[in-house]
Amino acid sequence: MTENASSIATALSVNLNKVALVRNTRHLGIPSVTRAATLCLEAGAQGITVHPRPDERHIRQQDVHDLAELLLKWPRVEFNIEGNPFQNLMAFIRELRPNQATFVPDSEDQFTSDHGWRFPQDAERLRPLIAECQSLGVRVSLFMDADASAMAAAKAVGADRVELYTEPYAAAHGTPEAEVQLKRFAEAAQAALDCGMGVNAGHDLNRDNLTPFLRTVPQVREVSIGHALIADALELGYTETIKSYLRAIEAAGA
Ligand SMILES: CC(=O)[C@@H](O)[C@H](O)COP(=O)(O)O
Ligand SMILES: NCC(=O)COP(=O)(O)O
Repeated sequence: MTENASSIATALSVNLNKVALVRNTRHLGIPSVTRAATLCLEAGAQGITVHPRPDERHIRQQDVHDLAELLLKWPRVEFNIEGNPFQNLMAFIRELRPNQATFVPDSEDQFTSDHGWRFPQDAERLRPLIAECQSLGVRVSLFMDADASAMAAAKAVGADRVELYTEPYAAAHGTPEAEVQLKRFAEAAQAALDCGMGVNAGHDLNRDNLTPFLRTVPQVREVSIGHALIADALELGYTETIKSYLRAIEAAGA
């Protein structure tokens, strides 16, 4: 892993949702999710992320099991399973015990993830499921909007980390608003760190917006990137794409 400006290693976790999305449009089994994972890991990615939504629009139950089996051969690689713990996520966690569970408050028919957890509304129902994951040896990351004032509540329910929902920053990248967003994300990350939690980040990150984000937002331990990275891989191939994202992470530490 490469150190960013905050002298902490930032892991690249590749979200394979969109490989599965293309695969699902024919009954041919290609593009292969496990082959994509293998090529990304061989190129240096440090993690694999999937978001097995209840409607199986992309990642299916079998994909999650196939990846769990594949990653037995990659003991240093982290497996991050995302989802709503009040829908289908906990069954995967109980059976497969991935390195990390990322709790995301999506409804079943949601187009894509677009917001984080709300406190205090969500606190009491989250607390026991966070504790259960941790009792199984699974780290818990809560998908959160970049709101510094919400970080103490995330810590209070037991979260190990927060994943900052980065779409608002990504949408502002390249505009005068970007600096405002970066300040907001840096403050939210620092608030999480001050509470003793780790900081992850994801959603709409790409090769262009990743370096300025990591230069400004302190101690990001993991970026999970899927949509833009897989789009890049359609043009460049998995190997060159992963290397370009690792270079973007390294440039933040320059
Ligand atoms: C939680 C998040 O922001 C993404 O990881 C999510 O997995 C995107 O889901 P789709 O790939 O279904 O848009
Ligand atoms: N948690 C974010 C993720 O896994 C991938 O999000 P995106 O890069 O597909 O937007």
